[in-house]
Amino acid sequence: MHDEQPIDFAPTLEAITSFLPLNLQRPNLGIICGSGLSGLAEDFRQVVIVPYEMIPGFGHSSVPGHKSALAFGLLGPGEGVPVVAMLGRFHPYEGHSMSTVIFPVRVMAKLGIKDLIITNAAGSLNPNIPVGTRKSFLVVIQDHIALPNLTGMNPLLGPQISSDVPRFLPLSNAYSPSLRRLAFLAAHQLSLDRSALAEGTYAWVSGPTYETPAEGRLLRNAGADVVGMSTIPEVLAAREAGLKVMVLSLVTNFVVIPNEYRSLREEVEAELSGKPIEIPVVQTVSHEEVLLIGKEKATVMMKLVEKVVELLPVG
Ligand SMILES: O=P(O)(O)O[C@@H]1C[C@H](O)[C@@H](CO)O1
Ligand SMILES: Nc1nc2[nH]cnc2c(=O)[nH]1
Repeated sequence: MHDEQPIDFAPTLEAITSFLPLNLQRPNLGIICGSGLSGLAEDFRQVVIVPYEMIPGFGHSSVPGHKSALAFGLLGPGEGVPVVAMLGRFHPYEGHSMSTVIFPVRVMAKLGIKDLIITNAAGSLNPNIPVGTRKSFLVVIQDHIALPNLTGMNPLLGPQISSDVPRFLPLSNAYSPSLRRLAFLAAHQLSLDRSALAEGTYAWVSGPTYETPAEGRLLRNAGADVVGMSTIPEVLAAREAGLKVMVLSLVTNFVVIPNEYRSLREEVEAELSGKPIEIPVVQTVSHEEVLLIGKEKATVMMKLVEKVVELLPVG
């Protein structure tokens, strides 16, 4: 599961830079586009697309809604800030090893990024954080609960990639307060409704199954606001490399968390007594729904990210 050899980044960095003009070779900022969110790179200027298949060490993103390429370009006013975006990520549930999942973040760090904005599609566990079709749909992540990390599947298990990185990475301040502040400032400057942007805790699960109601309750009771199948490996790799991280979740669906199960015994007994009970329709989530909401709301996410870039301190 984890590479034992020291990682040789040189072939990857050489392959990538061979596609790029000089002014795009040292991006300041990385963006990871979650499910249905690759449109975040649409406003890049001087854009150069480098397909993952041309990059040694990169996998292929097999999930619908994830393209498989890096986009380089300039974003923001004036000359613009050089940025690199992952149009599609790798998830462990696709069969990628953890080292493949986090490799692109390590590469972006080697390319010189200082800040990383990670986006994802997530399910809401919190009744106060409604789905994207209503007012509030974006969540600035302030903390996480990573069940895989707590159960022996931490993405950083294995030999240290170099003696420069911490063996024991602290995560008490993993989500940059300065970047999170910028998200709220950006929302204000864009005149977004106050309820459009919430703050919350992301629960990472491996997927590919969505949660059972009992799992939803467990995560909610543990203090999570949203749940998803990505992001945390990238956060760990970014923090290991000393990057500042901001995570934005687009809430695409509710995780169904009934407090009570309907009693099938009562239903059967009512039926037998000739007074059938009305059976409620059980909601289910699908990736198509996730992509649909992503499509509808990607523009707002894009505008917010662009405004944050505009507000980033220079240098
Ligand atoms: O890559 P992200 O986290 O945006 O994608 C979410 C989680 C699963 O990959 C998928 C489930 O619908 O969407
Ligand atoms: N685990 C999980 N991931 C998601 N990604 C988008 N929605 C969901 C969800 O409800 N659960």
